[in-house]
Amino acid sequence: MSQPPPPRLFVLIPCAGTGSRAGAPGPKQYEPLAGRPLVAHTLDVFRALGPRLAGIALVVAPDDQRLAEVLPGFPAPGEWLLRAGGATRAQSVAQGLAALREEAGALPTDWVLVHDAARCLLLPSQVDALIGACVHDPVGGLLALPLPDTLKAATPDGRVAATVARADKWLAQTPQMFRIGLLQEALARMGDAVTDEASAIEGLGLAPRLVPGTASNFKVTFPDDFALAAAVLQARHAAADR
Ligand SMILES: Nc1ccn([C@@H]2O[C@H](COP(=O)(O)OP(=O)(O)OP(=O)(O)O)[C@@H](O)[C@H]2O)c(=O)n1
Ligand SMILES: C[C@](O)(CO)[C@H](O)COP(=O)(O)O
Repeated sequence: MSQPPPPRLFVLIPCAGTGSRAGAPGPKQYEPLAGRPLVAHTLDVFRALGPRLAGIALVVAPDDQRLAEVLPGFPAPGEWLLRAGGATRAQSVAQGLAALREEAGALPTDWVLVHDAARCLLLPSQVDALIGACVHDPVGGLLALPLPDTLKAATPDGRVAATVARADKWLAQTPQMFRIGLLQEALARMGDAVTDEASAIEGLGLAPRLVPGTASNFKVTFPDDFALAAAVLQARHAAADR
């Protein structure tokens, strides 16, 4: 009797946002950063992991023209451009997963690492840590950062209502790694109410594993974040050249 194939690892990068908080002339993922489009840095991280990954997919808006301009080499073999983006991140991921199954032949038992295009400072070693921690986990998990600062709850008029205990609080990052079939089921059930994959999985009554990340894996969200991200990339390149 033939064995089923071992689960594979796919990467799905939602890249269909408008970047409304970033104040850039166009979608933030295509803005230049340290000489290259932001999303090119994100893609580099996963390309560096080589054949450990079964494939890398970028989810863009159906009418996206910019990706082809800024990333002319994409998709290379083992990569997919999925024109499946939706009105929310959750829709882009759900529709991207359906397209990944259809176009790349991904199976429900395969793993997917969902990673924001806008988190361009992720390191391959952090992806390795996430995979190592989750590949034998019954649920899956995510990179996250234990809260480093004192946490305040606010009143509607902008005053402190309370100081909140922070020992059990983490900031969710990406990648977030789950079995494709489980994540599809979770997103179908939770719809647009969720802002990350882990929340959808939690909606099934499951508890994703928290894998410690670093503050450098921040999401480029606000105007100042471009300069900060560029400085980190330049410092890394300078250290690599030494
Ligand atoms: N409809 C959407 C919304 C977001 N994203 C992607 O999800 C990631 C994280 O989302 P966020 O930082 O919120 O990006 P935007 O939605 O583009 O930003 P904003 O909320 O400021 O408009 C980004 O890589 C973004 O491109 C997506 O694929 N589809
Ligand atoms: C998925 C995420 O990066 C986890 O922190 C984040 O929730 C996505 O950004 P958004 O602003 O919530 O869309």
